[in-house]
Amino acid sequence: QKSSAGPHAVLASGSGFCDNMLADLGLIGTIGEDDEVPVEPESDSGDEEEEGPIVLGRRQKALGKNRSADFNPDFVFTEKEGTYDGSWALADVMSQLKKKRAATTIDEKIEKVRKKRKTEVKEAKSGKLEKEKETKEGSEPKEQEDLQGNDEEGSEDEASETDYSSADENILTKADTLKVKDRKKKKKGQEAGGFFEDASQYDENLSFQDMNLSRPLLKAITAMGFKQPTPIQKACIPVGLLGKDICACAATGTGKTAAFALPVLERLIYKPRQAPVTRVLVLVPTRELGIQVHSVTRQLAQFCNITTCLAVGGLDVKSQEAALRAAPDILIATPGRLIDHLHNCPSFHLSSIEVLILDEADRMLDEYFEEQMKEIIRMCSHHRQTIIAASFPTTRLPNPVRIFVNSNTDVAPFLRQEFIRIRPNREGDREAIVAALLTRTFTDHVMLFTQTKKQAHRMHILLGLMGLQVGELHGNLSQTQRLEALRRFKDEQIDILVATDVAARGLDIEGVKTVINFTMPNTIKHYVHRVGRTARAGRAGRSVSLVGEDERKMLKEIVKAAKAPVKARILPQDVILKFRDKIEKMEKDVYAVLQLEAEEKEMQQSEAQINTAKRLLEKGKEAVVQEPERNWFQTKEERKKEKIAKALQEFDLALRGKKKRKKFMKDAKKKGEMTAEERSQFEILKAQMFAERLAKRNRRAKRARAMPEEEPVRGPAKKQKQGKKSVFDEELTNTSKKALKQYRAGPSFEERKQLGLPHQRRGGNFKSKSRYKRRK
Ligand SMILES: Nc1ncnc2c1ncn2[C@@H]1O[C@H](COP(=O)(O)OP(=O)(O)OP(=O)(O)O)[C@@H](O)[C@H]1O
Repeated sequence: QKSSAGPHAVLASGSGFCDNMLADLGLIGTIGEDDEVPVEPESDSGDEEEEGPIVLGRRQKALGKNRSADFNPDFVFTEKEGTYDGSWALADVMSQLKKKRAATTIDEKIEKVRKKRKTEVKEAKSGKLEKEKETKEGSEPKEQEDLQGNDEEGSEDEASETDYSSADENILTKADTLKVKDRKKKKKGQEAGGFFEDASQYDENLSFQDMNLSRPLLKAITAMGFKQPTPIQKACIPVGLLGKDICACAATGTGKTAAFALPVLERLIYKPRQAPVTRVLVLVPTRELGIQVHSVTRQLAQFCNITTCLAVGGLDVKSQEAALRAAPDILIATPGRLIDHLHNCPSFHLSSIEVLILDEADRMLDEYFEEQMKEIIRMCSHHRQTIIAASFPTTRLPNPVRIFVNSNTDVAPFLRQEFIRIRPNREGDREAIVAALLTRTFTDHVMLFTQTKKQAHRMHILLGLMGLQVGELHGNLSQTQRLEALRRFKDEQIDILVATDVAARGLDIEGVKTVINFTMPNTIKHYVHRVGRTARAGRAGRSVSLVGEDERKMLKEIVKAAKAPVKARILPQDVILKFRDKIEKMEKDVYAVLQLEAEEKEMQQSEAQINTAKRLLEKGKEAVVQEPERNWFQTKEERKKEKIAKALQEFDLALRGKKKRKKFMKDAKKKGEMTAEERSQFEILKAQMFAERLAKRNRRAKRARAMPEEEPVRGPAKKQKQGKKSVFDEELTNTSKKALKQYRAGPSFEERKQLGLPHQRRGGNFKSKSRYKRRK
């Protein structure tokens, strides 16, 4: 794929100066380890979710002073001095969470195991010393010296065994090697573009002031530190103001949120509401993204009289209902929770929605949300503006104004992409490599992506035992735990956030310097989203992805699409071995932490059972308050069916996949515990299965639409629809043995006669009873 990078392969973002240094070392186009990677913001995992509301006061306090520079690098999108502070108004959101908490956190458990281990080693050491003392008493002075020497060595070993964070100098300082994957030299005159590169469809000189935005919005823009609109904003805001349907597509971190929010806010200011109704609906795929979009909208609306509400899963339903009854102007929601409210909150409906916005639209319109989106779109007013924002083009609107600022697979402009090759027989090295990267090179502001929740959890424990400050974010956690992990990462209380793809989309966490991929994600799209958590808002960032033999195809495509040189990082073999060894020694402690977790869970469960039983005994059945059952647009049966159908599809694919997969799954299950190799292979397998499912789905006709597929049928038409299937349908859908036989045989004698065909059939199967007759 040498030709792959094409003429763009030169938009290197400031790596040139390192090249000289590395050339001195005899390496090709390498970059130095100490390369500064500027800071940026963020927040989302192989899972998805939804959420609950917060109606916010009008007129939020202004942000701090204006910040300078064209594209203010210091901009943080949470207020520092306003009525709500940082973390996407996390405080507000977290107040809606149930107070239930795990008795101890995973970090406390990790610490407990670490301490226990330290004490054990200390005790063993003192026991050993005493023994040696006894031996020394009877020995010669020279021997004593020797023993002392040995003893020192011994304690060093023990120390490193106990304190996994310690590593000898050599291991910490020995540099990795970096090679440019794409050997194409940077062409003269083709400098790295700015944050605004590649945007061709807009007026370059357009400023926020030129856009006819109202004063309160301009004031908020200034307060937020935005000096100049980004390309997608320049292109999108004027069209949005015209009320047209838009399909906006731009690279990650380029300001899509404000691009769709500003024209909408302007519309609400310009055309005040006549009645208390909700006029704008923003749909997002994950809870955390909802919180973020809500926070940005609040900031943009801080000087005007517009109310917003957040209705995402995981947060308190009751307070959301109360907020919805107040008919906020803008509702930001995840599909599941929205449908829940639509079916269970009588006064709430979508018939007054004037603007429907789908953020991360490619995700919102994919199979996962298919049924839910259909249901929502069905309930929305037909006369509305629809805006879809995505990092990838999606064409599900009849006649949208298409605004594609970046092409399909564009990563953020200032992203440096690196890859680490995993040789076929070295799959088991992945954990060691990641541990080495995180201990030696990328020590803070790092997001580590894994394919499965299980692996994310394991990495948290492993890295935590090594003494690193780690958090995890995925769908197996409670909402409190998820938001807490995000808050800690944002507040720099933890250096590394291990996450699944739930954190891959849209989240804007300030300062993420590095994204590490434990394995390559499902598809290039997922890759672009994951690495898009860094290098945001015009800042630089780095991604390091581990690529095994089975993942090289995707790597080739990435290199082909890359506009800046892609580098191959090589870790010294002894470093990898050292970390592998370390991890092997830690296995029993990982197990101990998992045991503690399991025990605690069991305890909690039995406690809950005992409490229920107690209440029942004391006060009778009424004491156990049953939550009223909530309605859903599908019956329980339908929901179950849908889930089973999807699971079967997955199962089918897994089976159809190579035999070795089947065997692999079986073996892994049998053994209970997987080896490092198997764990890595399992991660890859998961991604492959997803990609296969996706390919299969893509072959099918697209069904989810941003517009209703058909107008609801009323009156007699409805009756007709419910009636018998047409003969034509029946023929196409009847797959019984008998029917197939008939189709193969072709038209009957009678049918031929009717159709005016020659009477003789080829192959001549003359059966007396025609299909036509039988049907009658
Ligand atoms: N005009 C601007 N000037 C300066 N900073 C901006 C501007 N517009 C947006 N930003 C900042 O850029 C960052 C990225 O914005 P945003 O989250 O909207 O990107 P996005 O395109 O939606 O990314 P993703 O595709 O990952 O969801 C945010 O921190 C935002 O505050």
